[in-house]
Amino acid sequence: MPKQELEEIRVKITDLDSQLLSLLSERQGLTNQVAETKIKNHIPVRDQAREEQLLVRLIKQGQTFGLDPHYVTQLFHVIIEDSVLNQQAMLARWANPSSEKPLNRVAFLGDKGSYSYLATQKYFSRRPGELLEIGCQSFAEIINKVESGEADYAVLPIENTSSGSINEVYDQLQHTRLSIVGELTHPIKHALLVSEGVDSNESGKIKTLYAHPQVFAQCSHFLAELGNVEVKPCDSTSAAMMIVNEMNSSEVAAIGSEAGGALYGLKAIKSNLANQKENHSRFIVVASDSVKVPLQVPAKTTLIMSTVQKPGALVEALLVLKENQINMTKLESRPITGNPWEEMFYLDVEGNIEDGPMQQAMEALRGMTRYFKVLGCYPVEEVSPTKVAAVNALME
Ligand SMILES: C=C(O[C@@H]1C=C(C(=O)O)C=C[C@H]1O)C(=O)O
Repeated sequence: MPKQELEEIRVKITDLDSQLLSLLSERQGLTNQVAETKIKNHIPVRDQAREEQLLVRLIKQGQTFGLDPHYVTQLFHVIIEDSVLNQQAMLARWANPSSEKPLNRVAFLGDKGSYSYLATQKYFSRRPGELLEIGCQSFAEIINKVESGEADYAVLPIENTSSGSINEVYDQLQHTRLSIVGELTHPIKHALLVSEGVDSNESGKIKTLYAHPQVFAQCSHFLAELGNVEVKPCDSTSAAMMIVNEMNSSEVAAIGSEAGGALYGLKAIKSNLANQKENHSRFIVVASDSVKVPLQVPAKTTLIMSTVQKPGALVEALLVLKENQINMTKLESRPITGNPWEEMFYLDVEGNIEDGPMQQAMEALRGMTRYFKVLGCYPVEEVSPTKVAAVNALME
């Protein structure tokens, strides 16, 4: 009898969940209509004042239903993020009609299950067309696939919140004629993965650990605690997973994502292995042709330059950004191959290359540097959640 009672309530929950999904889909349809009006009337996609009003009203209304303000806020942050990203994707399509193809051939590092694979899936899920995944063994191979026309896009990890910039990718960008057309951040959640048949308590038996070198760097504290385990670097996290799957032994393990490991029949026996709790990687998407970013969408531009050799040359270049009120979100330097002690600077700035201040800044920089190139202008893919100042007051 209690089982039947439970079943009856669950039937009602299932029904409500379906209604929630149908309402969310209806909301998505309306926000897509909003995007069409914004295209026609040149209105920015993001309207944080509207978001704040909406959140305040929902929090208050939620309270009358006995729902916690934080719960309501979190739910609607996810809903709004999806809505903004979908609208941005619609605007991007409208601005770049020729880039829409029935098939997107995408080169990335590793195979099914690698973090690059998961990021690729995420980025293209909002874009029309089928996805053809082309797994590669090195960054050079990935770039080459697009340069040779075998792939339309490449997805490359560029920096990680724990281990910093990925120098090899920066160095590849110095020599390519490809453009950055997009970016995304993806959470990196490292887990200790073993074969399905291995007992979860057998972690003490592990003698060899396989992973990508970047993963070892991000989990150095965990590795130090492990003690006498041999670490073997692999070309990718998926390569590590494949080895552990094939060996099927309690003496080997891989580090990678739980979702990726599941594709190889591996299970996670320990999670959150990264030194930093907030472990995210930023990926860039590159293609042969640059994209146009509509002015209604927040844009980022990546510039690459080498300055003349005189004291203060870099400072002067950065002052150009200040004078034009352009915010720099990243500055990276890499040696120039063949020119010892000379540096190539990579700058990420907030702004659209079609905007007046950006045009002025670029013209000035072109005139004062030895080498200057725009690597790409692309939509910012991060939607920072709108803070509701009144949320605490509403809780009182
Ligand atoms: C849907 C709109 O676009 C964006 C998304 C919102 C939403 O999903 O509710 C609200 C404001 C905008 O940042 C809108 O402007 O109304």
